[in-house]
Amino acid sequence: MARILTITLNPALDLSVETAPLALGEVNRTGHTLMEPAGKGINVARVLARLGHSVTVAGLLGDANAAPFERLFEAEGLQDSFVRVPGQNRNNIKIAEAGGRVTDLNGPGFRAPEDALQRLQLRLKSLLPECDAVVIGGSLPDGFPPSGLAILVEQASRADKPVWLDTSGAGLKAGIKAGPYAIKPNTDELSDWAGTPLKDLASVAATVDGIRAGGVSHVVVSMGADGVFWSSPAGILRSRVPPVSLVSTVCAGDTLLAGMLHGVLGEQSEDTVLAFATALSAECVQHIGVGDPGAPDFHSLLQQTRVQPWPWQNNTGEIRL
Ligand SMILES: Nc1ncnc2c1ncn2[C@@H]1O[C@H](COP(=O)(O)OP(=O)(O)O)[C@@H](O)[C@H]1O
Ligand SMILES: O=P(O)(O)OC[C@H]1O[C@](O)(COP(=O)(O)O)[C@@H](O)[C@@H]1O
Repeated sequence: MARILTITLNPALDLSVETAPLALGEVNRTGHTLMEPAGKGINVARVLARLGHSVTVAGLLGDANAAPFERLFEAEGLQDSFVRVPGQNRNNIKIAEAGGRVTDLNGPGFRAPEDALQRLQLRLKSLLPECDAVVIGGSLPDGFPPSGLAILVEQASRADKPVWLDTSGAGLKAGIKAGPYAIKPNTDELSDWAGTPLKDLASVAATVDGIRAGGVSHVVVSMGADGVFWSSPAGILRSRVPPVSLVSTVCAGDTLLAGMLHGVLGEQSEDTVLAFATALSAECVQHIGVGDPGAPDFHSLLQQTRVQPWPWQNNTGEIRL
């Protein structure tokens, strides 16, 4: 069991809605709906706790609607070390239509106060000695500059803690420059970072090479139904997901990151790490919410998950990209 600190700078209440294909501009009747406290670091924390780790959640939490978050932390055994700030945590709406299309409506949330970074740095000073790894996940609230994120990455790295970063846009640009240990962009986020659409694995690989040359040890690219591309000091692996009945892809990236961190900290073989994390993320898309390692079909999903070195050479010597 490891001690992990996750940081969420812009938490959200996710309202997930399952519905038949939407008729825009009409009255639609929904199926199952669920409102849950979320945000990338919090979701990762939930999965890691279910995997048996001791997890502290930190970041910025709006004080006007903190109660549902506090109840979740209590229920899931997460140590609450969030810095309280004035204002409301945002509401994010996730519409999962039958057929698998998911539409995210992510709100802006509170405005970070001017002393937010300073208060976080102080909080990290006491939390960092007590953890084995740090996850920083999600977007930045208004008023919190990308340079502030870079400062947090540097603070944790200076304390010799591996930082796993999952963010997007300007935050990802600044964060990568600060030299985290690992990043987990999806293909769109990586394309945005590269400034060009990455349409095949060869261009993903070339972009990832550039990032790793800049000092990031692990780059995990999540590619939706196309699986995962993982470049690390041990080489490059690519996984393929098992067949699943798709409900919602929300939280799949967070579940994947948690699974990867679990395996890497456990010093399992690279194949085992990637198969486990991929299968757990595939489990996640079968329902609303984070992936469940205790799901009855998890073992079967794991058995059907494929991991290969990339590029892959078949027994006739033919190279497949
Ligand atoms: N349609 C799908 N079928 C099976 N697995 C999926 C599907 N979509 C996503 N996954 C799994 O979840 C992982 C993360 O999903 P992805 O959409 O790439 O990330 P993010 O949620 O960060 O955008 C994928 O790499 C894959 O392993
Ligand atoms: O901070 P961002 O980038 O707006 O993302 C927040 C959203 O991402 C989620 O953490 C889900 O992320 P993933 O689908 O990438 O796993 C939601 O719970 C949350 O609403």
